[in-house]
Amino acid sequence: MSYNHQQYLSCLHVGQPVNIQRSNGRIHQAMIKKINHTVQTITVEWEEKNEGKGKEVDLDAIIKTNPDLFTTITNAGSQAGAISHDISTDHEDNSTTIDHNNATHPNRRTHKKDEKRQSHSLSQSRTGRISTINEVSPQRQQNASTDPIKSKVVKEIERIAANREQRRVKHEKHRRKLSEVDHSIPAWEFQAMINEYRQQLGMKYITMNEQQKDLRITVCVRKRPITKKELNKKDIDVLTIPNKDHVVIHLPKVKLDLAKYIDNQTFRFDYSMHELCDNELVYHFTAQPLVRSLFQGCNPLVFAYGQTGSGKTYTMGGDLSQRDVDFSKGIYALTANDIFHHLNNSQHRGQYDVYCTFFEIYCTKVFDLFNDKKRLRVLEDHKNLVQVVGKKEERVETVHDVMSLIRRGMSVRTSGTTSANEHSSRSHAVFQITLKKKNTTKEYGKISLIDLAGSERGRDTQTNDKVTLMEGAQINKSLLTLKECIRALGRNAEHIPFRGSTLTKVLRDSFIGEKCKVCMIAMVSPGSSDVDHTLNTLRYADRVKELNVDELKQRGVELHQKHTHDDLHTADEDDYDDDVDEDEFLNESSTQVIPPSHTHLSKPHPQQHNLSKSLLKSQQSKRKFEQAIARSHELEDLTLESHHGYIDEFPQMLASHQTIFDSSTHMNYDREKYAKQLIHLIDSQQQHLTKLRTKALQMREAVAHENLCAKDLTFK
Ligand SMILES: Nc1ncnc2c1ncn2[C@@H]1O[C@H](COP(=O)(O)OP(=O)(O)OP(=O)(O)O)[C@@H](O)[C@H]1O
Repeated sequence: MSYNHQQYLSCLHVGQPVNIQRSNGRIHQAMIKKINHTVQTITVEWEEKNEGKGKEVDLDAIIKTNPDLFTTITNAGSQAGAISHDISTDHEDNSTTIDHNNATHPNRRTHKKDEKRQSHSLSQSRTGRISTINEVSPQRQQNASTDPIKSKVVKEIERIAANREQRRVKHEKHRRKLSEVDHSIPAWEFQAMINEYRQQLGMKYITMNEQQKDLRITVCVRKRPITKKELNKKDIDVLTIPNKDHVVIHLPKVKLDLAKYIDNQTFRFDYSMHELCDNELVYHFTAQPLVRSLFQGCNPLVFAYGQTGSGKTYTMGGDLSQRDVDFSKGIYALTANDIFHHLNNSQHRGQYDVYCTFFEIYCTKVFDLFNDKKRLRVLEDHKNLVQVVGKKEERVETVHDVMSLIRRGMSVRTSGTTSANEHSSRSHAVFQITLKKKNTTKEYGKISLIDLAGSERGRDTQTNDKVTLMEGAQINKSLLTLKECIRALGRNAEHIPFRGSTLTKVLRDSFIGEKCKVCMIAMVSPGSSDVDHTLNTLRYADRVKELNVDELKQRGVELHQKHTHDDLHTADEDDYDDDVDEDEFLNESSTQVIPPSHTHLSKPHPQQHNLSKSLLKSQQSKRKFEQAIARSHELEDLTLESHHGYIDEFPQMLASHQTIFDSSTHMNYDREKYAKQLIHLIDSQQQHLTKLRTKALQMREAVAHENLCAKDLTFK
């Protein structure tokens, strides 16, 4: 049996104001948007803080908060028995008792049911779990979600509520996981110390509600989740992102008396993203503010920096780990999406054409990813404008076009290699989206999105492979020059050292001009086996941006806090070395972190000893080798450029020869003039060839010297 809902529903109509009760008990007015007869719910909408809100409310609750609307039915009293029965059988909780004394009043019948629901809501809200719209029974919610004519607002609110709940569950699970200690892992004591440290912190993660900052140089750090592989290796998570702009790295250390401790080093950046942040959130605070400057005719630059496997490609390109690779959530696609969104605004509509280019820089060479890795030349013209000559520009009209291009470029990038990371970690990938005023060839603005080579490659001086050493030296050089260019930009320096590497040469336009904006996303891996690289990344990120006085003051406070915070910290107070010179990448790790796997040793770690003589000698020969390859690459570039110039001019020269020769075919041709012209042409050709020859000779010598230096390397 059921009481006659329809009778009650017939007392209501769309547009009618009704009272509704919120989960916090507040009663306010709302407007009926829809009456759902099948599920006996009412969809209501109201305005709150200038925002349209809505929810679906059970008929019972409406009856309860609006008794005056139903007086005609309740006065009749004829349905009372039926209603009472309905409540007793419908109720999920068998222990609920029905107050038969109140059976004649439907509002009283529903009262207990509602009261129970409310108390449930309140108990949930105490743990921060409930959203105000979850006040309709799950069954009814399900029916409502299949209702085709349901209000968009309600659907949207339901979607947001579902996402919020999902996030809550995820965070809760994550928080619990963080506090667990697995005693089977060798570093469990460190893990316990880190957990204890975390528990003392009031975590307050970044959300979309945070204000976007309008900065010239933005530095954001993103922590990726610890992987199964790292967990299998018994790695522990040594990174904590306590809030929107701090990062704490926990360095596991052992004192001379073998007591274990963690050295917590705190860094502050413009943004810090914890491991559960998705690419959209990262995009929102990094590239998105820069897209606006593109429409002001600027050349913004966004780059992902970090060691191999820290998540650079995941952030820039999207999740490539699935079979159906999803490029739509990478910064490349999200940026394109926003650009097309801006182009649809009345302000910009029909004004620009959009083009994409995609190339990679390996050592000093540039290869076109839209043209089967054809080698490209980087030239600087008489106006000091740097051009990547011959790069293929693809015109795009939709985000879908952009994603197809990303797919194409990415597959060319990794073709012929055994794994995606094997190749991507050694080259910088540069994806550019250019705006040109409609039907012109002149660039209006260009955003460069860069997935850099693995930063640890620049530090790999232990290898005994000549090619790896050469790659490392070039990566090292380009990353250091990049940092210096950004710092110079931050200082408004007159001289920007962009000629120091091919990477910075091709990005020259992004460092010139007052409106230039740069954003660095520093990726960090949380595993303890990567702690050295992670610390280096944090230090690099820290130095990219020169701090102004206010920030320095703030930093002073930060550092002070850090040292008072960690009183265990006695051995290495000074190892936060602020004055690292250009050699920082070439040296062995400057940290004195002892990996957990070494913590059982009673001897100090070898890194704590001074470099032995032989090690110093080996460092010197490595330095010589690196200088030699830099020189040989420079000469190679000059020779190739000159050779290319000669080939370019060849048809013209051939035509001149033909013209001179043709003049001799006339019966009375001027023999003296002929000879003079021919000699002049040969002279100019010879001059060109002599220059080219000199360059080729220098290049040959430089390559020979490089090989000699390679032989001198004394490997461990
Ligand atoms: N935020 C993240 N959430 C989930 N998985 C991630 C995240 N970041 C990275 N990963 C996963 O970690 C692995 C390594 O990431 P990725 O390939 O992006 O690293 P990388 O820094 O680009 O390395 P390389 O320098 O070799 O190109 C991938 O399997 C990727 O799916």
